[in-house]
Amino acid sequence: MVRMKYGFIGVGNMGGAILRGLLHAGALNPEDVMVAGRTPERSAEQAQDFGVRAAGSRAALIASCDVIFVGVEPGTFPEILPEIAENFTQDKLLISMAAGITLDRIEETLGTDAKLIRIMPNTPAGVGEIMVSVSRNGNVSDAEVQSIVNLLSSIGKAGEVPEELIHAVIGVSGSSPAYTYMYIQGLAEAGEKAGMSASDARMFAAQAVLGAAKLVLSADRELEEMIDSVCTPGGTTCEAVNFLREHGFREIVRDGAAAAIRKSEAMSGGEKD
Ligand SMILES: NC(=O)C1=CN([C@@H]2O[C@H](COP(=O)(O)OP(=O)(O)OC[C@H]3O[C@@H](n4cnc5c(N)ncnc54)[C@H](OP(=O)(O)O)[C@@H]3O)[C@@H](O)[C@H]2O)C=CC1
Ligand SMILES: O=C(O)[C@@H]1CCC=N1
Repeated sequence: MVRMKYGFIGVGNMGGAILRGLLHAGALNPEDVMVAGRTPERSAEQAQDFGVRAAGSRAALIASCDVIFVGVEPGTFPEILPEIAENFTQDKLLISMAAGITLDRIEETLGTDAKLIRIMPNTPAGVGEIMVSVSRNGNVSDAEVQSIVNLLSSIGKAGEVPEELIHAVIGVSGSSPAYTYMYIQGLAEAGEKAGMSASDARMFAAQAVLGAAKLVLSADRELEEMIDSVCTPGGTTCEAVNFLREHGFREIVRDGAAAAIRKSEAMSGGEKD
């Protein structure tokens, strides 16, 4: 069987996390992976950082690879699409992770016969804990989409969703590591104020978030019931929970995520802004 070649254009915070995760998981062989940066010098640096091959140019990467991940900024992607189109053929698969760039928009340049997938990943990809959605256009077969879901499942959880749900995915998992860090910041600050070292406060807070998330994933229980399970009658937790409820903690998180969702819709040319 011929081994697939994988190309990465844009290995910054997101594309780099996916590449690092896939290499670390052994899901990709470094010899089968090429990167192309903004300049040949940047390609060489990035290739050295990841221990993969450098492409001479983005055009050379497209010509050599079967599956091409694009992880450049949403503002840059339309600028490089014409260059991608020059060497893109119907047997290749392009995977975009850009917020706000629709499959229709990519088809306008690559053609309606191009095989296209949009993913909405998150940066825990780098430590094997991605949550990523996968959406395809009409040219990608069930087997092809499944092979990408399987590949990404090697670094966490992946599932296919219709493209219109990408906005929701951004609010819930694509952007949410940032708001989770804010929550950890708050916990760590409380710990420091009560006498913990900064490093201990950070570790205790982060491990508590990790453990709680694992329990949510492993137990099919209502979240309200899980909240109650920590609130010992007459104990400490209900003081915090009552305070957070009175101050609209849950609603503020929901409305923050909704702001990301609205921005994603607006970037995609949706009606809401
Ligand atoms: N960050 C996140 O959590 C998430 C991001 N995304 C999406 O991922 C994409 C990248 O975002 P993010 O990683 O945050 O951004 P970064 O700025 O961290 O990374 C962008 C990368 O693209 C490279 N790049 C820019 N222009 C070119 C070019 N012309 N040719 C080749 N490489 C180029 C940059 O290279 P250089 O280092 O030389 O500047 C950099 O490595 C965006 O489309 C975003 O919507 C999706 C989900 C989550
Ligand atoms: O901020 C952004 O637009 C990207 C998409 C989701 C997370 N980061």
